[in-house]
Amino acid sequence: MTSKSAAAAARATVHGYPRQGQQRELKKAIEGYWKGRVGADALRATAAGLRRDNWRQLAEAGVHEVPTGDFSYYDHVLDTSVMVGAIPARHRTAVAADPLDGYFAMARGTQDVAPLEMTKWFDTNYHYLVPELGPETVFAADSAKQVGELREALALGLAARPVLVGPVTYLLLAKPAPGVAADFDPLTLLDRLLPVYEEVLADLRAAGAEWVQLDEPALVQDRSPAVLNAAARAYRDLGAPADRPKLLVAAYFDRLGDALPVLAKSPVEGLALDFTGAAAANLDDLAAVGGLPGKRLVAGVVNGRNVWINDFERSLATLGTLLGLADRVDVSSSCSLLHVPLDAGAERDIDPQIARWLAFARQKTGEIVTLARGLQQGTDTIAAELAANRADLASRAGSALTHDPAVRARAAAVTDADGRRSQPYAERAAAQRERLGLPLLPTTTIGSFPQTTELRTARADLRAGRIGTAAYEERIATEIRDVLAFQEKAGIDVLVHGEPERNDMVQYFAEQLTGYLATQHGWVQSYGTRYVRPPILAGDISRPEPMTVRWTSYAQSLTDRPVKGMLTGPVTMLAWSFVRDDQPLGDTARQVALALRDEVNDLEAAGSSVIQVDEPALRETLPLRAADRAGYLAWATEAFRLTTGGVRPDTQIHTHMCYAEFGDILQAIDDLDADVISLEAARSHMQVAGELATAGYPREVGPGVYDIHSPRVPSALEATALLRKGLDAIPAERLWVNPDCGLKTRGWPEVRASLENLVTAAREVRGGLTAS
Ligand SMILES: Nc1nc2c(c(=O)[nH]1)N[C@@H](CNc1ccc(C(=O)N[C@@H](CCC(=O)N[C@@H](CCC(=O)N[C@@H](CCC(=O)O)C(=O)O)C(=O)O)C(=O)O)cc1)CN2
Ligand code: MET
Ligand SMILES: [Zn+2]
Repeated sequence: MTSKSAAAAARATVHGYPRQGQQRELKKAIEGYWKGRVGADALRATAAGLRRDNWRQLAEAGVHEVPTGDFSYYDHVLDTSVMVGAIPARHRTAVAADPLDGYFAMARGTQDVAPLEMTKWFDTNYHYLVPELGPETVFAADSAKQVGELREALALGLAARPVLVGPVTYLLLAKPAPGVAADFDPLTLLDRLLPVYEEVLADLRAAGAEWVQLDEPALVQDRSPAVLNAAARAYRDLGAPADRPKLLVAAYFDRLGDALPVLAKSPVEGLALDFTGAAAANLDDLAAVGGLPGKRLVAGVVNGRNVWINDFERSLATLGTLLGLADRVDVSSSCSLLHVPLDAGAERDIDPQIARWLAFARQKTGEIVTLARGLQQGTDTIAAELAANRADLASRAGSALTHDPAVRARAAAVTDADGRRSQPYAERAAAQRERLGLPLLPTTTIGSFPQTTELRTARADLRAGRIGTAAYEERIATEIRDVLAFQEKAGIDVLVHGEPERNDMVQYFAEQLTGYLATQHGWVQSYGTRYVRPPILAGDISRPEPMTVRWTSYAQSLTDRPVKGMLTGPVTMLAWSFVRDDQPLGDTARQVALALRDEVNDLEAAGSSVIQVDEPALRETLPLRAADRAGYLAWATEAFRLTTGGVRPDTQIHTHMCYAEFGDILQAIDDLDADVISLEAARSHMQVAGELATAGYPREVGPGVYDIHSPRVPSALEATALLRKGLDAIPAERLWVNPDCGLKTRGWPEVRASLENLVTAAREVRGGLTAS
């Protein structure tokens, strides 16, 4: 350790904390408010109680400076839009009438007004609401939420640091408002936005903030010199006012790269950097720019994206090096702990030995405090923690769970041929046409039908022992019969069983695979009040027995039409789980792919002629830095082909993706070699169909004609118009008719009406084709 004074100052903090509460109290209160069962004051009281509990928990664990303003009723980017007054014109009346209801209207829309668009927060499974900006946007500061939450924490006697989305990231995440030219660049609004940030910062200073954190994760992506110049200007200007809080600029999820010297040279007082995974390159980069003399460095050495215990020795080595590179070094998570569940201690079903390898938000906080203490007072003061950490890491490395010789031998024996269908597409297509006998423009759905309260309650009753397995299975069988009867009556061509038995499209499979851990309480926010329990890829993956054959065969036994087998693909299984950090992702993907390959082959053997392997996460998992993309796409497409490569030529493989920025992965989509792909397209008016056609995509495509993210029922006329647009790009022999995505979050009345209209549209357009 080179600098005693820096070491003496080491403090523990986190960038943000899960918002929902141990029992998802926030979800229940907000959904209750929407249904009119919970009043606004009761909702506010629940929220304030959750914030207070979080801060107390952090302080009791030994965190010296707690974050504030990271709480949200829905999303922190939407909160930022409110903070800077970027309320879309269509929502202004609602916001003026009642700020809380107006806020939820922006998030969810109302009968008459569309919500903001939602998209993924970088490469996470968290979704934010996209700011809508234009040349006419007038910003105005509204610091009430930030100031209010800061005051709450200060009133508890805590040192608190407000956390805001930084101005550059805010603009880079925005899109042109409806009616504004598509080439409008929101970053041109920077000069108008900065004074608003200055005002908020001044308000926070007046309310008692010593430091304010500005999050700029968008700067870890490849950025042009123009963007880097904008960032330099932003932090030069924000640094200018005399009476402002000290500024801590945080960047995470990857290395800062070219943006590091820009921020290092800016007049801000501190940087918070990620030193985990690929972002560990920040360490050398920091040394190369001569460190951060005179600045505070908040070192994100505890990974905020995974659930594994920290390697204390490695972190202490990193921290030791950093001490020589900055004026003061504090210890933190790499990013907000929003992306991990709250407390591993709440899990009762995980083997106690394995539970020792796990750290959720609460445990990570403890690790940060321990590391800060070791840094500040010397490693001998944490000798017991270090010894326990070493033992737990050794137990993980040497465990039979993480090293299954049979799985490893099989993965090592994979050949190129395993990932190739036995015939080229053209020959397969002919064989499939012959076997399936489908009409032109065949209709289908993406898999799930409504996950009703009754279904979820039945599952909760089963878990709690209120009903037995037989009663639960009868409930599922009844649902499958109803779903099939509806589809037959509606005239759909390729049917699905509706996925009623699945709690989630990833967790359901994880629960049945060896080496995968499921959690009982490990909820993580996906968007708004929707949460997932990402399972944990803990060990080598194998499939003890078939996972879907029973319900799929049951469904097929009820009808003469083809029932699509329905699986979640290997890339999505990884993307929506917590992954191993002790082997390359591609190795884990291959193990999952081999387990799924057996399932695909078993479905085929049981009579499935159509099998869908969903890969909605293929695009979102694309690495943030372009240089890392080819490597990712190579293992990702290999895993998909390994999953699907073992079937007969006349078995039709479908895949599905729900997000719309396919531009960068068109080649990868082609490389999957799936026979049919369904895509989200309704809101973008079939734009993807055109992109695929232009790229020369040779196989069958189902661009969605029904936007399932809205309760609106599309009319047959609307669906017909979209289909005709699809036909402009894709020839009729290769065009399918389907919704954008699964129907699990929708209600039955809308689903019935919408699918009936979809079939009407397909028949209408088919009629026109055969007549001409
Ligand atoms: N993993 C994953 N990521 C994804 C998606 C996805 O489907 N899965 N889709 C995209 C959009 N994200 C979504 C994420 C969550 C939900 C969602 O509906 N989540 C549910 C929970 C789903 C679930 O796990 N359900 C379980 C447990 C349900 C539950 O909470 N049960 C209650 C009791 C029953 C009740 O009152 O509902 C309890 O146990 O206390 C089940 O069905 O068994 C929720 O927040 O409410 C939808 C879309 C992108 N990322
Ligand atoms: C998020 S993609 C969803 C695909 C899945 N088969 C479903 O319909 O729910
Ligand atoms: Zn989807």
